[in-house]
Amino acid sequence: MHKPAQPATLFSKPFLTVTHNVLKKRWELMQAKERQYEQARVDRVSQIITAQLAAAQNELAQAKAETRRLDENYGENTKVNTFEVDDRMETNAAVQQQKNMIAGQMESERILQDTEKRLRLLAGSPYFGRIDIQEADGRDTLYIGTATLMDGDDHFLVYDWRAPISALYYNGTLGPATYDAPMGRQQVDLTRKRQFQITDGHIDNMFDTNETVGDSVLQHVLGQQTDEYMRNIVSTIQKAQNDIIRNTDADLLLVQGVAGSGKTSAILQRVAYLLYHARNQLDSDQMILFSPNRLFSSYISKVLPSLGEKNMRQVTLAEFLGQRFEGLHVESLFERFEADMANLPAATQQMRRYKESAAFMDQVRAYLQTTPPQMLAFTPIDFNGETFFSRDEIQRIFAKLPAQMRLADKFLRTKNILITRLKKRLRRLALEEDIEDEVSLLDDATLERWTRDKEFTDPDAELHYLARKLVFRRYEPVYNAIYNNYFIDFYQQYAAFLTTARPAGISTAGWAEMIAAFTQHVERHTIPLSDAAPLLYLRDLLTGGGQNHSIRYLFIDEMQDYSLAQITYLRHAFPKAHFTLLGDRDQDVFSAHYEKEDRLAAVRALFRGGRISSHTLNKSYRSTQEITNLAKALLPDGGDITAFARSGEKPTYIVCPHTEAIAAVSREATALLQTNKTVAILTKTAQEATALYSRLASEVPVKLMSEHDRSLAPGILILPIYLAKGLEFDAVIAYDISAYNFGTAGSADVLYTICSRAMHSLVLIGIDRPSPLLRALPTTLYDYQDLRPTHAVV
Ligand SMILES: Nc1ncnc2c1ncn2[C@@H]1O[C@H](COP(=O)(O)OP(=O)(O)OP(=O)(O)O)[C@@H](O)[C@H]1O
Repeated sequence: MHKPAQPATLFSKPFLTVTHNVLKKRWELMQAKERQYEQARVDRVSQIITAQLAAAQNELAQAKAETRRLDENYGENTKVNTFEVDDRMETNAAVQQQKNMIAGQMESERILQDTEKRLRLLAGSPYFGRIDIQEADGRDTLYIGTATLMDGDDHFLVYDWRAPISALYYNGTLGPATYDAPMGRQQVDLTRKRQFQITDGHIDNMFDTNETVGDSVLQHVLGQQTDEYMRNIVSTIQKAQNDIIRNTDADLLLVQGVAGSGKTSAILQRVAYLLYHARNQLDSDQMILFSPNRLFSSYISKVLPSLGEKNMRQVTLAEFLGQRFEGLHVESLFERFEADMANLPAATQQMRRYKESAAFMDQVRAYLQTTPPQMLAFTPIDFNGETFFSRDEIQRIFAKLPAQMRLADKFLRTKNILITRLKKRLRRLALEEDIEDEVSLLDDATLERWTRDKEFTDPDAELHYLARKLVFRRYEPVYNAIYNNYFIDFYQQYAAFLTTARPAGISTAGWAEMIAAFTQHVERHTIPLSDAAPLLYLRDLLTGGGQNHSIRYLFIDEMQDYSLAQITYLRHAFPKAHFTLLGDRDQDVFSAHYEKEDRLAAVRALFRGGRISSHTLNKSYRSTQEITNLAKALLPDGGDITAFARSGEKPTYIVCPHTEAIAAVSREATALLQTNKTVAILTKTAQEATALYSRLASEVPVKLMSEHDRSLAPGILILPIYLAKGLEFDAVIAYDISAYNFGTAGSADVLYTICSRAMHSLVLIGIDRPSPLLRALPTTLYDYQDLRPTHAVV
């Protein structure tokens, strides 16, 4: 039946459409006005920045000229006649005054340089956020950027992102919110949160949001192509990351974060945050980052400078251990991994797990507490073929010291006694006639050098002085040997300790074989990695040395690559440091094939009694949804990982016969390079990377990266996955993802880590037989291309 036309009522469709259109128009108009207002403010602030920058540059130029003038003047003043005593005193005072002036001048120059640096950071993009708050005493609008900016009347035009009140931008959702200010916790009503993307003084985008940072801004940021350097994330820090960045009181800050969840980013912004908050007590030299490889150090090197801060010290574990074992080569994780891939017997795995445990370090400590003096591996100090201090003599000195004295104190006292005895003997030697004869044979140049600045009352005094000098010079190696603790053989001591430490379940023969192998390694000047930490610990506990008290914050990225023994040692070596440890148990490239223990609980146990703050980051930002979904499906516990909603192409899995593998890689790499700046071909081992490179180099321009490389470059790179730890690339080709290489669950971590390096595109290439790890996944997760002749398909 035909329905009669209805008049437009309040809820009928035509009326709603009209109302909607009117409202939409009004809203757009309001938006345009708001944007105009904000752009006008950006213009105003930009003008102020330009003016302040010009003033700062001007003042800096003047300050530099003044420093130069003072410098020249200083040179003039020091030329004043210093012959007469009165003149000399006057000159000293004048020089001191000049020195103070120069120091003051340099300080003003440094402050101006900082100002200039800060203004440059703000120029072009002065802020990225705005918050409106209602406080008890009124409303306020604040703009948040990379650094502070004030106008001539000391009004804040931009708040530094690290200022206490800026936490509202990252933490608070609209409504009642709090932030911690120096005068205590403040309560406010957050009425607006606005985000900006400003380039060259122009607002490209602005949004009002209730979230920490709206997804559309993140979409834009994450969709960009990468370059050789990581960027700062201050404008888009997420709430969970913010908690890590702003924690100032934990002794141990522990983060388990999935691949691409922003762990490294969190470390770097955290460093900037800590430096800002303890500006007068903390320097970047008091912070150290243990990074996974040298490429990574270069990759992150621009983040802190982009936030106006200096880089902290960075070291890889291999470099750190190498420095502590001067002259000996400590096996690196990379070398060990390559060797493991060839052969890793079950007994070796078991011994390694044991030697890398915290309990083993406790055993080292217990051993030293109970070892009697006669069991200490003192060695004689020989010089020119004769024994200067015998083992017995050293041992007697040690044994006579009070039993209740700390071991390290006894060691130090022994050392001091040896030095005193050495000096006594040398003074006696200097009185012997032969030495006096030798003095008379010294050439004029030596005499002049040794007696310069010296005055003697008579020739005998001079002769005596020269004789002592001669003897002390000659026996300097003995002094150095004592000073460097060469009167004890730590390696022998450690081997002796090992004989006492055989665990249940390891045969006597197997354990003895391991000790013999250790001794052989030392003879060849190498230290097996699993012995490095306990050996250093033993040495330090014995000598009381090896501790660095100046480091206040220590960061470890990729914590899953550190054994508990190593973390125990680092705790000992940096006793004043707060630790921030970040890792991903699923990126355990090096030991997943034999070690399944979850380290987090064990690490927490190491810091028992301290303030521990644990965090989990489950959202992955690096890769497209499609890549993250494939990567997480490889893990048994990958269900916790959420992909940030950014879409791209599905990963492709190509399986080809070995005769076509190189052609396939070359074709894919060339195609990917059309749309991506960096294309990384990732292999499981360095051996594979080298072999692939030698066959591919004639086909496409490609660079093979090694552990000695220090920087990345755009283009096609080949590297083993362990050198790509912590890095990311626009596109990744995972090479030789085949049954024999990725056939067991033990290699899932490696494959997960490879896949999660890709930001926008991922291609996996299998040879001859596909990897069961991939074939077990739902086929919706990737596009499959089987290029094998049908009869060869297995
Ligand atoms: N809040 C954020 N805003 C913008 N980009 C972010 C944010 N968090 C992370 N990213 C980006 O995601 C990528 C991964 O970050 P990052 O390298 O810090 O993660 P990770 O957890 O250390 O990764 P992995 O363990 O896999 O090496 C980087 O490109 C980083 O810039």
